[in-house]
Parts: sequence; structure tokens; C-alpha cells
Amino acid sequence: MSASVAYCSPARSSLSCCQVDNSSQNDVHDACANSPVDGPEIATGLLQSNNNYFVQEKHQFPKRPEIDLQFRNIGFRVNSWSLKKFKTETKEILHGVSGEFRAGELTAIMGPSGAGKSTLLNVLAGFTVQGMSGEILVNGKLRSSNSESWKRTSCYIQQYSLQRTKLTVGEAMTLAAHLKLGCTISSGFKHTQVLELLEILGLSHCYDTLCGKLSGGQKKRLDVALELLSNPSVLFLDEPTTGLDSASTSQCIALLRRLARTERRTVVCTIHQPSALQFEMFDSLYALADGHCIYKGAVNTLVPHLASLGLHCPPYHNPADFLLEVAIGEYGISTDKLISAIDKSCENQKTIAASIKPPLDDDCHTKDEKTESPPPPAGLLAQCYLLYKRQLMSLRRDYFLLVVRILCHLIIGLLFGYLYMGSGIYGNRVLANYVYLYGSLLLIVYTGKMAVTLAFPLEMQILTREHFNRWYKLAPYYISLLLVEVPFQAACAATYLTISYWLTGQPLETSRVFIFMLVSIAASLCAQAWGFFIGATTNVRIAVFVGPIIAVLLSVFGFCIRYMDTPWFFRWLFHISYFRASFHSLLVTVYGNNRGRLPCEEVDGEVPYCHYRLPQSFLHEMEIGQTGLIDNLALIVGLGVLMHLCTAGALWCKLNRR
Ligand SMILES: Nc1ncnc2c1ncn2[C@@H]1O[C@H](COP(=O)(O)OP(=O)(O)OP(=O)(O)O)[C@@H](O)[C@H]1O
Repeated sequence: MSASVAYCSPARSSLSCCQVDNSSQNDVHDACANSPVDGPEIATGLLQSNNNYFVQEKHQFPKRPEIDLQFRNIGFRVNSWSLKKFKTETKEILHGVSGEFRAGELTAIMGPSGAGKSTLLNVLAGFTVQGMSGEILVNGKLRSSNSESWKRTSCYIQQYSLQRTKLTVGEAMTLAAHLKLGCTISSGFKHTQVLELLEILGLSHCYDTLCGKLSGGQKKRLDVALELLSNPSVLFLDEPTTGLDSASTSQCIALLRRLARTERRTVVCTIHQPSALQFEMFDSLYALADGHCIYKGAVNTLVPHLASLGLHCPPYHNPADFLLEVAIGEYGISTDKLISAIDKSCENQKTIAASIKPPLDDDCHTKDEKTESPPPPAGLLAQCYLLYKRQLMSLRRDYFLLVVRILCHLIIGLLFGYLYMGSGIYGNRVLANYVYLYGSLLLIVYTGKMAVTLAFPLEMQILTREHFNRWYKLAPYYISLLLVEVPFQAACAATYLTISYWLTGQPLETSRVFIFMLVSIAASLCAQAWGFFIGATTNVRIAVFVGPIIAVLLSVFGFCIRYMDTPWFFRWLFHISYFRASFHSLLVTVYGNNRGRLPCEEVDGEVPYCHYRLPQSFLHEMEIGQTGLIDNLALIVGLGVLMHLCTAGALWCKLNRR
């Protein structure tokens, strides 16, 4: 082990002992080549000689079950509708591939672009279920597609780093630790885990840095650190080195190899063109071409295997590059020949277990009975609280958005108030007041809806990753989101309404003010519920125009057209339009409920013709005299609740039916 070892933690067995200065790739290579043998001895040595933070810790990083993953005849096909041919087309991406990934090994899945590497990883991780065929075995037992114990013991780190940009590294890790390790583990232990993992991954100095400000490599390491908190037995990583420079790539692979070898994890990652040195750091290789396996086995037997087929890797040529060149047909050998060669070699080697035990239950059986199961994650209430805290933290840091949203409502309230000043008082300005009420409602409906319409399209990737890796359930996530967004939108709407209501001279009677506020805010929140639903069911480009179109469509019924003038086949829209319900309720609140005769404003010392001196006559002409306030409020609230339930249902389908 090099002298650059920084810390050695008994809590992490020998893993921490591989913490090396990564200034040189050779150091990384040498250190990690030695680590499985030297680790424990070095750990003991440093325990005696060092007096640092970790050495004093009593915590043990729990042992996890060792898991061997076998897969047989895995196929994957996608169906897509072809408008040109007017029929469903099926595309086969994986053609019955088989193999095995063992505990204690770092395996690379390699192949040319489009070979099916990510698809295979998705299928093996359980991230993609629909369209797959074949069998996946965990320690010799069939794994069911929804196996909970599998999800508890594995994690999947996707290609693109997805973090809450407004949280610091320390906050992100601490919240993830609370969510993943639950309440049975003490806060002190979780804090130690966070500090140790950050130390191991070289992120200690980033503890107070915002996640959004990390470099590409640091983000990837943070992704790994976040998932390692629950100490999974199996790690799947989709192209963990993409976008990293050579030194960072070596560092990343070295870390994964240490996890595999010293902590006996099963680590599988897809990788593009590693250097020869980086390639050697892998224990085994699974190579794909056009959805077929063209090589599986130890990395160091790749070159002899290819040589046995007459494909001689030139001296000083990177075997990884050579493999890719062979796979794309640069050496004139067909994929079929490579496939049949690997099939023959597998028959001889019998890599897949000959006898497979029947699927008795859902448990991932352990090889080592002394291992511990992962701790239960936080309960639903705790998840709700932690996610709410995280939402609040992000919102507080995003104070520009916070201030802009409130300030816009304030300014527009002043503007509308100024433009329609006094319109609520006079009989000859009833139509102007009518427009003010319509405009106000339209404003708070739009802001309510559009502020959240993009929430899910942008959040979906993070939500999918965290939900898949069992950080939390959907219900606490959605409730925590509502706990932040609903009061905030209500406060924005109330800011606008208070200012404009007062400036436009609406009646200052407590009951009218209260009902006006209640109905308007309920309408805004109902629109927000629509916004969540549209965002959860459509992509960004569709969401941005479907939202306004629905708002305008619903607003037409109730303002621009009377019920009696509407064609019969559109009349149902009157009954489901929350906009109609709220607009009519606002008019009744302002002009109904026995409001007295309205004064008429004098113009040039004369009282002009004042048609709506009696407010009831206006309501009568507009056909809204009979509006039931309770019914309307029930429609608005009911529709809002229904949209939230539909949103939760749509999200559930997206998260669980992959
Ligand atoms: N849902 C899908 N619908 C249609 N085609 C798909 C789908 N998913 C994957 N494919 C196709 O399957 C093939 C394999 O895709 P995959 O992403 O697994 O390749 P890959 O080997 O990981 O490629 P790369 O190295 O470029 O990331 C590609 O041709 C891709 O277009």
C-alpha cells in the first residue's frame, strides 16, 4: 500500500485502506491490486498507529449478503406504433443473452453504441420489466419482477447525475441517510456514515458545496455515495465514467473495484472505451454486439479467446479497443461466429449453475448467514417530514423564484387595482367590474396552474431514481410536495386578491370578503391540481400548451357565453367547469346576497344612464341569480381532490409500470 493512505476505518473494514492519493494512475492501480490481500492487515496496522477521527469510531459497517446474479435467455423487445405502416412494429433489442455476475467481482458490460448495454443493465436491475423475457436468478433462486428483497439489496445508478441542485452535499447525504436508514439507526451513526463515505469518495471538502456547483466527476461520486448509504449488495452503474477525464475515470473504477473486492459487492457497470490500464482493473467482462453476447469471462482471457478465433490483438494495442473493433466487424469476422464461439466455450466452462433451485420465496438468500439485512427505511410519516424539509430547503435557496412569484402577484394586484379603481362601488361600472373579476380569476388560475405544470416533467428523473432505489414511497413524496406548493400558491393568490379587492372598492363586509377569498383561492388551488395532473401525464413540450388551452376552454363557459346560448352538446362543460363555478360564485358574492342599490358615478356633474343600479338585475341578465354557493364550492374542491388523486395514480403507473 502506498504511503499516501489517508485514513483507515475499522467501520469500513479494508475499504478505507484503499484511500490513496490519486495523482497517479499507477498508484491507484497498485493500491487496488493489493487491497483485497492487504486490506485487513493494513487496517489493523493503521488502527494502532493512527489517531484520527475514523479510528476512534466504534461503528461497524454491516456485512451484507453476498449475491451472485445469474441470467438465462434474457430477451427484450419493444413495440412501437408505425404511422407509416399503420401497424405495431416489434424491435428485438436483446436476443436471449445469458451470463453470471459474481459477488466480489467488478464486471464491465461493453460493446459498440446501440449494442444493448444499457438495456441489459436496466433489465437486470429490475428497472425495466415490460418487454423482457427470460430468467434472472439471485443466488440460484428465481427473482420475481417485483421482488422487494431484491430492491432492498441492490441499487441502480443511472448515467446522468441527478441531484437536488439547491442542497449542499452534506444536506443531501444527511437527508438520504435519514430516509434510507430509517429510525432504528442513531443519528450519530448516520452522521458517521455520511462523513466516512464522503471521505472515501474524496468529497469531504465539498460538504458545504451546493450539489449544483459540483463538477461532473464529483456529481458521479456523490451519486455513488448516496446509494452506498444503504450499503447494497449489488450495484448497477450505467456508464459511471462518461464525461470524466482519464484520472477521474481511473479513480472511479478503482473505487468500484475496491467495493467489489473488499466489501464483496457485486458491481456491474457499462463502460465505453476504457484505457488499457482501466480495462485491466475489471475482473470480468460481458461484451455485447447487436443484442447478442460475444464474450463473457475474465478480462485477462479475452485476448487468448479472440486469438483462438484467429483475431490477434496487435502488440501495444488496447484490448478494449480491439474488442470494439472486432464487434463492429472491422476484422471481417461476423457476429454469428463470435456468438457461436462464446456458446461453445460456455458449454465447456459451464459458467451457469447446472441445477437451479425452485423459487421458494422472495428472499435473496445469503451465502454467509452472519450477514445483516439492511435496516428498514424511514416510516411514512418520517419520510413525509424529511421530504417536506428537503422541499423547503430547496425552495428557500431558490429565493429568486420565491420573491419573483410573490412580487409578480403584488405588482399585478396594484396594476389591476389602479386600472379598475372604484369599479366595485358604482352601478355604471358594473361591466368594468365584471371584467376585473374575470381577469383576476384568470390570473390566479393561470399562475396556479403554470407554476407547477413543469414540476413533474423536470422532477420525474430524480423521482424515478430515488423511488426505484427505495428512498421513499410515492405518497409521502406527493404529500410533501403539496405541503409546500399549496400554501405558497394560496399566499400568492391572497396577496393579489387583498390588494386588488381593496383598490377596486369591492364591498368590505366580512362575510363577502371571506367568501370571495375562499372561492378565489379554492379556484387557484383547483387549477394547480390540474397543473400537477397535466405535468404528470405529459412531457414538457405538450404540457406548456395543454395547460393554457384547458384553462381557456373552461373559462369560456361561464364568462363569454350564456348557458341558454350554448349548443346542447357543450352544456356539460358548464357543469364541470370549476372556472364557471368560481366566477359565478364571485359575482354572487359581490352583487348578490341582498346588496343594496348601487350609487352611480357623476360624469361632468351629471348622472349618466345607470342600467345596473340594481345589482340583482345584472345577475339576472347574466343567468347567475340561482347559483348555489355551496354546490359551486363543492365542485371546485371535489374537482381539485379528484385531479390530485388522478395525478398520484398517473405517477404510480409511471414509477411502477416500466
Ligand atoms: N424504448 C425503446 N424503444 C425503441 N428502441 C429502443 C428502446 N430502448 C432502446 N432502444 C434501442 O435499442 C438499442 C440498444 O439501446 P441501448 O441504450 O441499450 O444501447 P447501448 O449499448 O447502451 O448504447 P450506448 O452505448 O450508445 O448508450 C438502440 O438501438 C436503441 O435505439
